[in-house]
Amino acid sequence: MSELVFFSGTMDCGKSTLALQIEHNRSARGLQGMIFTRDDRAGQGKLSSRLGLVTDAVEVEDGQDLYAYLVDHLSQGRRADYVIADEAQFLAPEQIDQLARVVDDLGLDVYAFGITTDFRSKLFPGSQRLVELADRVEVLQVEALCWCGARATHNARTIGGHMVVEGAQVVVGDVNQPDDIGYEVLCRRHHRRRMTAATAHAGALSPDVLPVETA
Ligand SMILES: Nc1ncnc2c1ncn2[C@@H]1O[C@H](COP(=O)(O)OP(=O)(O)O)[C@@H](O)[C@H]1O
Ligand SMILES: Cc1cn([C@H]2C[C@H](O)[C@@H](COP(=O)(O)O)O2)c(=O)[nH]c1=O
Repeated sequence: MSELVFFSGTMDCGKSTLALQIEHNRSARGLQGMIFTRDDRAGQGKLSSRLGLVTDAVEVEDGQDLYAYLVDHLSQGRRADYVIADEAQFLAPEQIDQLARVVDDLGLDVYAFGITTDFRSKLFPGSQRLVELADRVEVLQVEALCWCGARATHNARTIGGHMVVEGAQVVVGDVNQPDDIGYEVLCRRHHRRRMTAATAHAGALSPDVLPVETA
């Protein structure tokens, strides 16, 4: 029975690496995947992992019908034995519905990879639809860690190391960008307190104000 599986986790927890491993293992057995992505950091039409692996992919456009794309592909006599969709948080809810239809009507497994929530800890619309429709939601096993050592569960957007809570939902970027706009994964406690590695470190270095000693 084919499935729609949503592999989710924070940024930098190995989602794209797993997508590439699934692709590698299936292609090693002669299967052919249809790989979709959108706004990968490596550029248009790429699926890349921080481990250095990259593969070509179909860049999903606004309003593109993914079910129709696959039907068209198959009706030209070309193969697709399964589907991978990376950066699935950037897909529109309708495109997630189309992927579910690929599973149900074309009988293909669809493996979607993405972050669930944005820098304000709000669901991306595409991820929300995946949670609603997926046969399974799998949380990645390799957990990313907050600077405090706890499991990171939230994505913070940072500017110069400081967490920000205003801005567009979609800003393509990376972790470990201390001088620029970037991202940092945090545990919920430190996301709520807006404490990044940089600001926690600055706090530790600043002189205590209390208790006040009187002469
Ligand atoms: N130099 C490295 N050595 C070993 N593992 C690394 C290295 N750099 C990155 N990684 C691994 O790659 C993961 C990020 O993989 P990636 O697939 O790019 O993440 P995601 O798609 O979830 O953002 C890190 O959590 C870490 O486990
Ligand atoms: C939290 C958050 C992230 N993004 C962007 C930043 C990256 O380009 C991707 C996530 O990629 P990864 O492979 O999972 O590291 O999403 C965003 O646009 N908005 C956000 O709030």
